[in-house]
Amino acid sequence: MITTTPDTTRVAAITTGLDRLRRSLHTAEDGVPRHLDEPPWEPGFVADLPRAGVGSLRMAEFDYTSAELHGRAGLTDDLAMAGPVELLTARGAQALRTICRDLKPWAVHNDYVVSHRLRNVEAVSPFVRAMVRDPAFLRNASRLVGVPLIPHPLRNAGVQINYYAPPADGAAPAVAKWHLDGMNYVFTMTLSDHAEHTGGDYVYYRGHPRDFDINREKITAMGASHPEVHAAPFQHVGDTMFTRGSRVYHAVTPVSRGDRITLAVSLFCPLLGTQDENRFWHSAPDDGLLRTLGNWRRLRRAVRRPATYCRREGIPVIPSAGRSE
Ligand SMILES: O=C(O)CCC(=O)C(=O)O
Ligand SMILES: [Fe+2]
Repeated sequence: MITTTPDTTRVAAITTGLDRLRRSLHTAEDGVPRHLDEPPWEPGFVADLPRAGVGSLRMAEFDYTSAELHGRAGLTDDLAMAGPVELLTARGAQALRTICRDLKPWAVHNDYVVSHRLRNVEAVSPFVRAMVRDPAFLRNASRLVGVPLIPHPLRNAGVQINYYAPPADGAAPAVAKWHLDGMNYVFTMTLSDHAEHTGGDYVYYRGHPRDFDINREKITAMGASHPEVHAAPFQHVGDTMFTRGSRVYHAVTPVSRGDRITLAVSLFCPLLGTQDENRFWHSAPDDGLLRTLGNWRRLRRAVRRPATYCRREGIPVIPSAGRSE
């Protein structure tokens, strides 16, 4: 029997199958003004990565076997989660928070995965575009994971702002439903102090997605009281968690007080491009069929010719990655 909990951490899981096709039959709007007033990016906003002491979980702790891991000979790629860590200085994180707050009026409501969010942030924020191309920012992200990482060719899903607030009267609360991302390398930067909101926890299932799928009903019903569901330790503005989003089921619980904003930055490993787990039908419900077709072509091209992609996009030479431990 499934026991439900009286707490407020219950979140549904995303739908699949034909529902994705139905949700894809729209044209996404593109209404953000191109030149909002924002402070310029400064290279000095990149924080120093700690040499040691960053919490981490390996894929084996999520019951993955070595045969299932990403990577290739000479390039181990088995980090499941890490953090919290600061990728930006306090000044950098405050500047980013202001920018993301100012962009809120252009966020779109969609109950597919994340209820309220703005996609393709690189297209509307020169600050964010410069941040994800900053050589030191990319070097730190790469060192944390242990593989070289660059901006993701799927621009719509690459950098997104997620907004969580208590529901307006009668509306469903803003959440992230239980899901796997299309992206392998996701850095979730919180732009709110935890004390500013109640609820809004990033929760994840510490186990294999196969087991999540078998026990989906029980896990979604129990929420945070399920023994394998844990909350990521976000506390302060700027705290960042790495998650192998495509392999770790996660969700965000409803906010009942205050508000929470996160910036989700997904990166791409040009050496392991063929292992990218994005699927056409994962992003079509958010972006519409037409836009997804174009995005998809660009992703396939970048997988085939990563050096050409970097040159064309002005992405700095791939930083070398030695894992920091
Ligand atoms: O906002 C968060 O904390 C996580 C959102 C998320 O899972 C996503 O953007 O895919
Ligand atoms: Fe996600």
